[in-house]
Amino acid sequence: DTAAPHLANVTILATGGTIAGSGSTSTTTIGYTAATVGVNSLIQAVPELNKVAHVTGEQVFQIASENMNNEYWLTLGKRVNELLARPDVDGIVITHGTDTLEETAYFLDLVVKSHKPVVLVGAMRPSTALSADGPINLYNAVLLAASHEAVGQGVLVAMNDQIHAARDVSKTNTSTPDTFKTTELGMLGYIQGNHPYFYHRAMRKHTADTEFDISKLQSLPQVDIVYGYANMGPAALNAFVAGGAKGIIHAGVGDGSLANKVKPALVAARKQGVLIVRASRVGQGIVARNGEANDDELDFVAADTLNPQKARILLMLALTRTSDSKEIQRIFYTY
Ligand SMILES: NC(=O)CC[C@H](N)C(=O)O
Repeated sequence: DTAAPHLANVTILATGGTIAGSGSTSTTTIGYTAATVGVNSLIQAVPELNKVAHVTGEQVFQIASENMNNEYWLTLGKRVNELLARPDVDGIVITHGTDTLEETAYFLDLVVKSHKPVVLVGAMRPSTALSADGPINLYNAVLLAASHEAVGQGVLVAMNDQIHAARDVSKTNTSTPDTFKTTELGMLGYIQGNHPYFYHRAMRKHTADTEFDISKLQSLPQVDIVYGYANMGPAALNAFVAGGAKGIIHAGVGDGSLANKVKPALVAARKQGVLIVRASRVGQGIVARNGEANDDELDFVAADTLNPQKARILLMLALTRTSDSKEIQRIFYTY
């Protein structure tokens, strides 16, 4: 470790993904194996990290992020909180597969109890590829996690020289390196010339202001997503309810409309105690309370601008605190 003593202490928590992936040739950018390279190799591949922080690595797990689940989230969230409570940890970087990176980022945004920077980073090209994006993304992420500019900004995603807020970013392309976008609400800033630049700030509550506490949780309530489409029927919804769902995210068409063939099953599920959140499959825009459906009458909740996969996370955490739909609606307008 050749870093100067005044540098920030950043812990890199590695979880797998393409950033830790390897392919058979330098032009292999699909059909490679994710989650093969360990955290120490990731760090050694970027000696420039030592110029911006004292870096420590920890392999929390090693998975392709399509296998992310609630248990991994609880493990990761608890570890982040433990580390950030220590005076000798100034910031955390989490290397992660890109498929569910936005979900893990939002989960942590809701459960991390600290102002210290937490930055998620991944790559779209495996470590063995020509112009692999992992090393520069990791460098930028560590730079950001070590910066005073990132303090109090909530959980951040650093990809492709851009800084995004966990709540609003999503993966928008299956394969290109510029896949992470905050399409309409806007990213927070850039990383350029070894410096983070912020232009916006996340407005909803997050991190140190959170009301959620996972420190004693071993599991999260089951919440599933039903996808809206023409000719939709109640079969998937009914199967999730029969399978034990405590909440359902209805990823409806448009601004959260409910099809005549599905609505009675949603009403029946609600009567059984299942929480129903109306979200949208569209990807941008508001699903408003009492807009396309009378939520007051149906006792449903509107997802506001959260996409279905993030609405699922907020509903799981909300259900750890209350089963009152009005209180859950307040939560959906707060985070
Ligand atoms: N670019 C990626 O990281 C995708 C690899 C893998 N599917 C994952 O999400 O972990």
